[in-house]
Amino acid sequence: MSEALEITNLACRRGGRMLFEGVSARVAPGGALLLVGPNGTGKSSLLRLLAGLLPAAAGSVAFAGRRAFAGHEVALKPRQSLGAELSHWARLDGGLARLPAALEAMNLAALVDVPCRMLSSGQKRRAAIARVIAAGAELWLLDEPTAGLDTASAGLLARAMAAHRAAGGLVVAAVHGDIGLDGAGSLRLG
Ligand SMILES: Nc1ncnc2c1ncn2[C@@H]1O[C@H](COP(=O)(O)OP(=O)(O)OP(=O)(O)O)[C@@H](O)[C@H]1O
Repeated sequence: MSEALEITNLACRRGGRMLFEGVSARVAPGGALLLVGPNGTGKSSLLRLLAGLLPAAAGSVAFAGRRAFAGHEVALKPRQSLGAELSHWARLDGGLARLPAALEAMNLAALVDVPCRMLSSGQKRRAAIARVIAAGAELWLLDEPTAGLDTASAGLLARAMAAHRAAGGLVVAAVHGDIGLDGAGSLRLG
């Protein structure tokens, strides 16, 4: 069972500008939080802060479990096959045993021998989600995870997030529309 995520009075400064201040939220185990707001208001920055990739200007983030982050950029070496790349990341993340199920969940099993440079943008996005699934972290931090996904793939993501939450996992996602996270809270920036 996971612990809750507690965000308290968080502030973020980037490029000398205060993006947001006084942001507080709580996400219980099995819960989800949508970060919404216009472009440039700091949704991606807040995700990076929750992932520990950016320092907070003020406030705190408390979460006892592990975190997995999928940002806009998908780190896949162009010449490597998809299977080799995802195995590399899964090994680093301690999730090699979970990788076959993660590939199935995002319908990637048939693409494992394809060099990453030949993957479409939607296939790369699915690969980034498969990496998150395989990592086995309690908290998923997803930046516009349906960007570039077709309807069927968005459905696979929704199913994966539902299964993760049913097992006590948490999801925080920056979004510009519905991504199929039933009962999620929302935090508006800007
Ligand atoms: N590395 C950086 N250095 C300085 N400023 C940055 C950096 N990255 C982003 N910013 C600025 O921080 C602000 C918030 O960006 P961020 O990507 O967090 O917004 P967002 O709400 O996710 O936007 P979008 O909806 O367009 O994805 C923007 O003004 C952006 O230019």
